[in-house]
Formats: sequence, C-alpha cells, structure tokens
Amino acid sequence: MSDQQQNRFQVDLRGLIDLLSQHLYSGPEVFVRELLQNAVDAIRARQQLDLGHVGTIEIEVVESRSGPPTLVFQDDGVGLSEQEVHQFLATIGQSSKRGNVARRPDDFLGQFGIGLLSSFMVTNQISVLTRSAREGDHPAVEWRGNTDGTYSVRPLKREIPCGTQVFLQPAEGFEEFFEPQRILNLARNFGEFLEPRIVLNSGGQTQVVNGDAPWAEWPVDPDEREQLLDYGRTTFERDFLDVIPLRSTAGSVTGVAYVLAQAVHAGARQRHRVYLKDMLLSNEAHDLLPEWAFFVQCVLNARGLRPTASRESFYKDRVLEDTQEELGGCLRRYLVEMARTQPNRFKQLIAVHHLAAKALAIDDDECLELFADWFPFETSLGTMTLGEYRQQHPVVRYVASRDQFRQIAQVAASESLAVVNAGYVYEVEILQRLGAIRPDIRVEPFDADQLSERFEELTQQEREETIEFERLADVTLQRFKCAVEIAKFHPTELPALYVADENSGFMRSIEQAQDVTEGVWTDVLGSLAQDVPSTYARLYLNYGNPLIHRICHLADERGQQRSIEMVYVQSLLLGHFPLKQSEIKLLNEGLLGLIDWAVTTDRGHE
Ligand SMILES: Nc1ncnc2c1ncn2[C@@H]1O[C@H](COP(=O)(O)OP(=O)(O)OP(=O)(O)O)[C@@H](O)[C@H]1O
Repeated sequence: MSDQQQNRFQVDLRGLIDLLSQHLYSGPEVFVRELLQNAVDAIRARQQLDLGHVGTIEIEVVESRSGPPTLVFQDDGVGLSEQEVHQFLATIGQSSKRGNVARRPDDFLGQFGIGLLSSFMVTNQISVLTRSAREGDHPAVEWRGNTDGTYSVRPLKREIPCGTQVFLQPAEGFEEFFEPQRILNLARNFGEFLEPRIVLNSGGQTQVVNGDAPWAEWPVDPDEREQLLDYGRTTFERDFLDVIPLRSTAGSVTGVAYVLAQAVHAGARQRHRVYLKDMLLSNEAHDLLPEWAFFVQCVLNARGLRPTASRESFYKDRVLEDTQEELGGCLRRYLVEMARTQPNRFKQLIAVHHLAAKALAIDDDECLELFADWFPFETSLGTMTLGEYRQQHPVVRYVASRDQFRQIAQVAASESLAVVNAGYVYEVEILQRLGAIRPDIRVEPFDADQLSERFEELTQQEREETIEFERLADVTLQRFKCAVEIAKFHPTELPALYVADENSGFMRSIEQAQDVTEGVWTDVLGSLAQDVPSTYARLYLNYGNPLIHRICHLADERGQQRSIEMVYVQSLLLGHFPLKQSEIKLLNEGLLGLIDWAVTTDRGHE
C-alpha cells in the first residue's frame, strides 16, 4: 500500500488575476471584449440547437442613487445548467468550447477557459444568472464568484428566459469603466462588426452598437469604393489613395488594404486593424502581410487563424505564413494589373510608393521587368525614372553609395554624364538584377576614377608649368594616403575633386573611429584595418580653376603646401567624408593661420 498522499493544486485567484492583468491583457477594458465574446459564443451554440434563433445581446448600465452603478450583460444564448456552472464557470481553464467537433468549435471565439476572469480586473464579484436552453426544464441558476477565490451556486426560484445575465459593480478605482459612454465606446471598438444585434440601454435610451462590416460583401462592389475609403479615413484618421480588396483561403481572411497617401520609409511597420471571427483582435497587428507591403494599412477579418491567449495577436504557425503569402499575392496582383492596364495611375502610385514596389521587385523578376521603367532614381542629371534615363542613355551607369555619388555628381553633371545614385535601399540589387535578366539593358557600375578619363588633357606647356607643383602636392598629402593629379575639368568653380574607392573610404571610417575609441575597441578596429588592402585616395586639382591656377604659380612653397592642405580638407568636407583627428588639426591650423595673416597684414586706419 502506498503511503503517498495525493493532493490537489490550490489556485491563488488574486495572484492569477494580477498575472492576467499585468502580463496577458493590454488593459482592464478587455473585460468588455470577453463578456461580449461569451455572449456571442452562447448565441452561436444556441443556433446549433435551433437554426432559426437570431439572438440578441443587451448591455445595460443601471444607475443607482445610493450606490455604484451595475453593469448587466444579457444574452439569449444557450445558457448553462447547474452542473455546467460548476464545470465551466467555477473551474479555471475549463471551456465548453474546446474539443467537441460535433459542436463545431471553429465557430467559437473562446477556447482557453480564462476570459471570464478578466472581469475581476474591474470588479470584486461576478454574479451570473443563467438558464440552459438545452435543459429547459431545469431551474435557472445563480452563481457568484469572488476575487478571494470563493463562489456560491443556488437554484433560482423565479423564472428567467433561456440565456445568461452577468452583473458587475465597479471595484474601487474602476468606476470609469462603468460609465455608459465608455461602455458604448468599448463595445463598439471590440464588437462593431459582430453578428448578433447588440444594444446598449442606459438612462432610458437604447443605442445600437454594431453594424455591417467592410468585408460583409464579397467581391467588393466597385461602387462601394468611396464608402470604403470613407471608412478607412475615419478608422485610421488619415487619407488614402486607394482601397484594395483582400482575400486569403489560408486563415479564411477577408478585408481591405488602404494605400497610404504619403510615402513611408522602407520596412515601416503599418498598424493593421484585425478582427477574429468579426471581433476586434488588435488595431496594431503586424504579421499578416509580407514585409514589402509597407505601403498599405489594412482592416482584416480572419476566421481560420488561432489567437494567442491574450487574444491580441495571432499564433505564429504555418497557416499564418500561408495567409501572409496569399494576402501578398492580392497586393501583387493589384500592382501588376494596374501597371498593365492603367499606366498613368500606376505612375502616380509608384511616384509615392516606389520603395515598396522595389522591395517587392527584388525577389520577383516578373514585377521587376514590369515596374522597372517607372522606378524613379536620383541621377547626376536630376531625378528621373529609369524609363526616361534609358531613352537618353544607352548604358545605365550607377554608383553604389551615396558618398560616391556626392563625390562625383557635380563633375559628372558638368560633363553631361548621367550617373545613377544607387546608394538608397534596394537600388543596387534592383539594377544588378535588371542587368542580369534583361540582356537588352546594359547596367554598369561607375567608378569615380572613370571620370578622370573625361577630363581635358593639359597642354604640353601646362604640363611643364605644373609638374613641380604636382610633385609638391603629392608629397604634402602623402601622410593622408592621398595621391594628387592636376587636371582640367568642369565646373571650373570647383577647385578639386576628392575620389576615394571603397577600401580607402572604409579605412577612413576605421581611422576616424579609432580616434574616438579607447582600449579594447582600438585593438578590434586595428585588426579590422589589417584586413583591408591599403589603397590611396586621389585628389584631382582643377587647373581650370583660377584659385588653383594661382596657388600653382605662388613663389612661396610653404604657402603652396598650406593651400593644398586647405583645398584637401575642403574637398573632404564637400564630399561629407568624416574627418580624422589629423585633418581636423589641419583645418584648425589653416584657419588660425588665415586669421593671423589677416591681422598682421592689416594696417588699420593709419
Ligand atoms: N454568457 C455565457 N453563456 C453561456 N456560457 C457561458 C457564458 N459565459 C461563460 N460561459 C461558460 O463559461 C466558460 C468559461 O468562460 P470563459 O470566458 O472563462 O472562457 P472561454 O470563453 O471558454 O475561453 P476564453 O478564455 O478563450 O475566453 C465558457 O466556456 C462557457 O461554457
């Protein structure tokens, strides 16, 4: 015989409620959602017994002169027998909505058996009067549950209709959740599109809580476009360009996507308003659309996705992944269709949302081919679409970073050379992929050094005039790993052009970081630098520029060196290169020297 004693777990209800309110639910107001949901489920369960049953939910705020108000949630659903009250109401984690296939649990919103506890976030006692429609001859039952974990059950002497009534009074500090307007707003927020009619009675007035959902009709009638746009504007309090119907068989999702009226940054997370079986799940859902779909904000209703226990997001499973893909497919079809049949509209759309279209096209060759000519790019000759660029320039030349673009843009423009700044997100991938899949489009990376091939040659006499100066400049900037070449280029107002390839740009960032870090990080940066092949940047001095011309012909060698150093630092600043400590020092010395010169040569008002 075993001497081990079997004990039962005890539940500390207060602790459990704290857990729910602080860690599971977003706020006390969700008790309205849970009560609505129980009423809807009860009506759905009754409809399985009686197909013709319509069902109504009545919410009432009963004010009292002498005490706190009472909130009543009443439904004419399936109700509970006394035995069910013990089994489901009084047992935490027990739910009548799980596991019984015959009762089609998919129809139900609840499943975890904890929702009713959420009312304990706003009240100390929940009273339930209920009468079962399944066992109509049984008397009605009253159940009272308290936050201290006790409950009582007794048969009711008086008759009540089949269904359930829940009574709550506010716990101290939670009175605001019992104000009629607050209750109306919360009921509308969560239950605006629920199926059974929901009304709120208070102060002798009856207000209807719910109405038709935007996904009620499918396919969406084009005549309803304006109506849908209005709904989007009021729901999200912003303007939209268009509305796109969405549907996915995975997850049984229907809804609409609103195209934002303003451009957003790549990967921006839009907050979608998402319903589960017509009940609001979240107005901040993120995971329902593919990542590239950041140009829309959606209202969606899912019938086949699983909620998490908080009921504020979806469980991440295969079905959710498939749903994402199918909804992405709807948006993709919309874009492709518009590109094919309404090019002018598509052009307007792409002008605002080219980032999202580029994000889609990166992994989708068909879209890439179709959309590419509409994509706008910044070029050395101004912003233009790829189509406009290709009409005038047979080769698509691009630089891969914004820094490189800044270096060459001004000179390239003066040389009438069109170079694309592909330093923005997705652009290098887009251009390279386009070059790979469209043999008729020549795409080439442009090396800033290639610009020098277009520079005007110096005459023999100019060569001789500048050779010494070039050598001096070269020696002066050697310690900055910068070679110097004298050339003639446009615009002549530009004294110099600093060109650094990727390696020397990277080295510059490392050296600059080393200047401002200490200890172990300096070593880490040092070992990073070891792996980078050492290359020289290049400074082209523009002999066509009057200032450079004059510096070249200065008699004073020290003055020439100082000037070269200053031109060098100025070119770095123009190209937005981060200055190293040694270069900042150079700049300071140069400026102080200039002031010193101005002061010593000034004779005042003698
Ligand atoms: N208005 C109601 N009418 C009939 N039965 C109800 C009602 N409210 C609650 N119940 C019964 O009480 C059980 C527990 O309800 P509770 O809200 O705690 O959990 P649930 O709805 O089953 O699941 P979830 O935690 O996911 O909401 C329900 O499964 C149901 O059997």
